[in-house]
Amino acid sequence: MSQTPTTDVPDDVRARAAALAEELRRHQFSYYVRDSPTVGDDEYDALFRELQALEQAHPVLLSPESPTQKVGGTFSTTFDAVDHPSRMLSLDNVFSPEELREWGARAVAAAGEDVRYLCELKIDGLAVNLVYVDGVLERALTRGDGYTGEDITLNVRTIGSVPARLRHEDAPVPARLEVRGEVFFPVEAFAALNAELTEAGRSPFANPRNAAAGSLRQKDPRVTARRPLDMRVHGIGVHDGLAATRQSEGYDLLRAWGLPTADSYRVVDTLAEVEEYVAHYAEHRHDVVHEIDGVVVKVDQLSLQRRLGSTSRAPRWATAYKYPPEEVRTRLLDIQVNVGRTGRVTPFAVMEPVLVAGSTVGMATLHNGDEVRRKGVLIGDAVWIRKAGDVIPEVLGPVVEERDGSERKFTMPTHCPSCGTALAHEREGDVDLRCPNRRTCPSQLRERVFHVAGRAAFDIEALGYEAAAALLQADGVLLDEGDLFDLDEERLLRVPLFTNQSGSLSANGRRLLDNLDAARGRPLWRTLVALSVRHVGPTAARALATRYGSMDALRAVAVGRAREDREAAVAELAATDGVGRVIAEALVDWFAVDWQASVVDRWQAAGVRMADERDASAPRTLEGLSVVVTGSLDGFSRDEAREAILARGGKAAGSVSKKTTAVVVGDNPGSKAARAEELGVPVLDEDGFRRLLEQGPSSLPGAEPTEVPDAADTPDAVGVLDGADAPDAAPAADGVDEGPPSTS
Ligand SMILES: NC(=O)c1ccc[n+]([C@@H]2O[C@H](COP(=O)([O-])OP(=O)(O)OC[C@H]3O[C@@H](n4cnc5c(N)ncnc54)[C@H](O)[C@@H]3O)[C@@H](O)[C@H]2O)c1
Ligand SMILES: [Zn+2]
Repeated sequence: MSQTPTTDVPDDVRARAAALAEELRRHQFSYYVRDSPTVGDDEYDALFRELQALEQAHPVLLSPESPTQKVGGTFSTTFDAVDHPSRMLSLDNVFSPEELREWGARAVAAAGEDVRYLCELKIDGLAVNLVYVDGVLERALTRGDGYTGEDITLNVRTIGSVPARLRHEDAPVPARLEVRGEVFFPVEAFAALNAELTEAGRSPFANPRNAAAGSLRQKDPRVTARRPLDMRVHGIGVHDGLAATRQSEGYDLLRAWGLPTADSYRVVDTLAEVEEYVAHYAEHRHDVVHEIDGVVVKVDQLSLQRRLGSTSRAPRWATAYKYPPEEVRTRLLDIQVNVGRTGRVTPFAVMEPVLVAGSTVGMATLHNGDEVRRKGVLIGDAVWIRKAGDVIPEVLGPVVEERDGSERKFTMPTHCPSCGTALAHEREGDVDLRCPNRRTCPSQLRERVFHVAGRAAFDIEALGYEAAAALLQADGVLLDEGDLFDLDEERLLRVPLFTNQSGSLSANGRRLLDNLDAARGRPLWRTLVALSVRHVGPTAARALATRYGSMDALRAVAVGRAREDREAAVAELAATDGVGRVIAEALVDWFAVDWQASVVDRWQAAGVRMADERDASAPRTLEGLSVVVTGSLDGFSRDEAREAILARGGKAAGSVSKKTTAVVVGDNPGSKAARAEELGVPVLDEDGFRRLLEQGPSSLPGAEPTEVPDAADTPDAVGVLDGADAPDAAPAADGVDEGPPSTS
């Protein structure tokens, strides 16, 4: 039999297509039925697109049974299978502005008139169909294969935001109404649920979507009732009579009937505005109560939707702009431990490097031995990791089903891997193990020296991790951080890292000496941060510097006063705004150790400034007020702007809230300017800032005497400026050392 050219598909291509289809079906089963995917969405999407490409190149491969042609779900036998009154579809995806524009061009061409775009958040949850008869919730179904879903009515009835009965006061309710939406698991509650599951020896959910699906598809609705599920509706199926010509009008009706609609949608006229919406939520992805995995763009006019129609899998009048997934799967190659700058011993995961949320991740902290046990991970496991935005990557847990017996358990070491000292808990009941050899443990020393140079401390650029190690290794150059400001050319010449081949000081060596010079004049709070007192990070250090003004004044309390009456000294320090008892005790304890206190003396002797110049003449125009500075100003550095606010009795806050007095916006402001506008907080330019400093709140636009915010409500507001102090904002909080070894 002769073949026509179109059916002439090479065997290997045919085999690949069949294998892809098979694999996609397997993943769909894990994902939709077991609520426990075994690959990340990026891998799934890549396989899907590969199959689509093969089918496009060889149309003869296309069959209605292909996963590319069907709504990708099915139903289990746990629930009754019930047909949907009308089909539930999936969505096609775009991954870039170019693909979005291609989709838009097709829609416009087919529509033949101006398209208005409805942009909404793509909720990463579980699609559910609600059927109301005479305004009463009759049935709730999962999407299933789009024709038939699982009857989860009893489970959905436990969701507080889903009305059992529709309101008809504001708009007449159709006798029959099918409403589509997304059930989700609030992000805030997700970590707690996973902790509970791993505690019980079960695999955690890879993401809130799976948590929502797993919680909703429970045989026993009482389990569902205990989970904090919520819903947003975003579509209408069959209905008899709807007074709407636009999808967005439909949402107004749904809201009037008491159904939970989203308020984050926008209707816009151009694709450029769609792109803005996409970009905005890419940045604010984590400011929403639920996970989003993209933006859904719909043609708003219902008449155009009908004209555009659907394929067997998805409507042509809508598309999903997908964001990169934040959970990926990788392999846990090893668990190692790091000894941090305060002696804390931290296990960390060494993983096969993977790309997640825009960066390659190969290491992640596991915090402590208990945490490793709680997560239930074994060395050699396939693991889910998650990196949400700028947040530090986290190991979620193992894929238990994939173990083959070769995995090994991790045990915490009993002795310091760096100096051999027996590890101990500092206090009974502590979870953390520490190396008590603070003074000479090489690992602690290296981390401390590196920390002294950190951006939140002295900010010594030429002193990276490698340099810290080299200085400590060279004979008699640097015994500990107390010698740092005694470094001179003669000493540096003994460190190979800082010399040229000719034996003279390298450019880097000179840079280090210059940096050290500049560091001698830094404000007091930076010196305090540099000391590596436990829990004392930028926030507490700024508060202490503001209150005491000099190291001598602080020591008079933490040492002098403490010698007579420790409790009184602790109480006094703890009364500092932003400093609590824990920090106060840490300070007193720290100064009580002679070699630690001598670090201060040695720095002072080497010319490090130990007091802030106070401008006593500045009028206290900002007493009790909170000001946020964002973006860069011409006449003030970040520190100067902060000092100017503090000197007038105000607070330089890091985030905008309703209690913020004003937001000063310079060049390249971040999201804070927008946030201020949302909250109606006055926004000032640099001139406005100068007026505020001089005249206080009476200079604000349209100012009535401003309400003085309650200081107790803004404990973190002291002196954290926009972006300048990343360590302050990082989840590893003040003075906490942990995680994989630092790198320069
Ligand atoms: N990791 C895996 O093994 C695996 C397996 C199967 C599917 N998946 C993931 O699921 C995707 C395919 O699933 P899908 O077919 O459900 O498509 P989809 O999740 O990409 O999009 C369709 C769904 O989006 C939902 N949705 C959320 N917000 C919406 C809104 N505002 N308006 C309209 N719809 C909204 C709807 O419920 C709809 O069913 C894949 O791209 C992949 O990311 C992963
Ligand atoms: Zn040690």
